[in-house]
Amino acid sequence: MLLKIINATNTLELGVFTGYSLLTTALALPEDGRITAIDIDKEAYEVGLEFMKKAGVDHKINFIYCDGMEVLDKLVNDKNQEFDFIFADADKPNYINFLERFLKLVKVGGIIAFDNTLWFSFVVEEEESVPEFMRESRAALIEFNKKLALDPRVEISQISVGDGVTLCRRLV
Ligand SMILES: C[S@@+](CC[C@H](N)C(=O)[O-])C[C@H]1O[C@@H](n2cnc3c(N)ncnc32)[C@H](O)[C@@H]1O
Repeated sequence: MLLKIINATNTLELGVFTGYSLLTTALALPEDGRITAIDIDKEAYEVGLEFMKKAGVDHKINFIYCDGMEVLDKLVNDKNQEFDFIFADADKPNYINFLERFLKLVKVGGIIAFDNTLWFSFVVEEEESVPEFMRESRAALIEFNKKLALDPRVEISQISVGDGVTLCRRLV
């Protein structure tokens, strides 16, 4: 719905896995819409690709099998891409680095959505009560959320469904 409201046609997704969010995005875009989809896991993408084909939306997807930062740096250097919408659902400690690239790639007025920003609500709990394997991402997300809240380049809205999605609208 959000993508339709903003008339998105060119989007980027970082963190695809088997493509649940990718399929949702592809279904929301118009026939000539494009998604640049990046993941380091090609096997998982290929599992989901069958469903993209069944849904008749695979022609909208340009899958790039590569590390996100590497692709983002190339896209920034190319200077010929401008996205209406970016969805980030990859490694949380890198969100802070992704943000800087995304702000060069999304158009002014465009939306960046960061998934899992409440990290199963662990961002508001004491570290001791958090499973060890989730602590690094918890700490990174706490820092990231603080940074975003103070960033004058974006207007943010915290969607508190699931384990949190932060919407950022690029202002400048
Ligand atoms: C939570 S899953 C994505 C789920 C997906 N958005 C969905 O709706 O099902 C995270 C994905 O990010 C990918 N990933 C993690 N770090 C990455 C990186 N640095 N560059 C590209 N992909 C990365 C993983 O391979 C994994 O498939």
